[in-house]
Amino acid sequence: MIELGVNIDHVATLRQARGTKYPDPIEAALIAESAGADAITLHLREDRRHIQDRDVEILRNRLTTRMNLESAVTDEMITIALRIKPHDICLVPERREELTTEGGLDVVKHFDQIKRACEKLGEAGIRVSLFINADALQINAAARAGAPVIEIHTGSYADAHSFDAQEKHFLEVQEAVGLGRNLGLKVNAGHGLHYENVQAIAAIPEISELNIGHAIVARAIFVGFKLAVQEMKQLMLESRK
Ligand SMILES: CC(=O)[C@@H](O)[C@H](O)COP(=O)(O)O
Ligand SMILES: NCC(=O)COP(=O)(O)O
Repeated sequence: MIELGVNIDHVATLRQARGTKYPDPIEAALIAESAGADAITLHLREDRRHIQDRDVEILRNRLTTRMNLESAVTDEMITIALRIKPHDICLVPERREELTTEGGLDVVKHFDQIKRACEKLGEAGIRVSLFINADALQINAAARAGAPVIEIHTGSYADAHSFDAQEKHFLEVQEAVGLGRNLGLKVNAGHGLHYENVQAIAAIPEISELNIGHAIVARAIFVGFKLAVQEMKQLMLESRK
């Protein structure tokens, strides 16, 4: 069965916009779990623009599903992850000035650094995922680096402005998923997925998990967080029937 990791970053984005205590990403995570989320994803960015260290600390003890911590491949973040010990860590690229995570990790270029991080985190019992583009070179490098999981960046598919472009990016994702599975990896996907574009991706049978945040938080404004999560999960499950 396909799983849903609910990303709560943008609940924290709203809180940080005013420096208030609300809305609380912890509360959002607990509601998401009660609505059927299979994991909670959160990205502790180096610039702390949304999720804060305290959120990660508190959530680690309160989640009843899995914590999927997204982090850059830096000494600071690896140290935090080794202390927090999330179930899963998803290593992502980060640029301070970016609006959002604009591409996948370049595992080929930073191979030694990423392999070392995979070893360290793996030895601590944390399952490592690499957030990469739908690119055969990157997928092969991820497997060689020793990551048991990859997450295919679906941003190009989600942002496509024409049907043809979307179809092209869909086929790239589909091929990437097949390659990852043939290499024995668990394959997840995410970024930019929303209620209108999720089903084609969710229907790819070898995908284990989708991580979705921005669209769910946006939908929650109109229908509430619980229903927003339930609707997304329902669409995903329907696509596998
Ligand atoms: C890696 C990833 O895709 C998520 O972290 C998501 O992008 C969260 O939103 P921001 O990129 O705005 O931090
Ligand atoms: N790794 C992708 C993720 O966690 C959610 O991305 P988005 O749905 O907020 O674009």
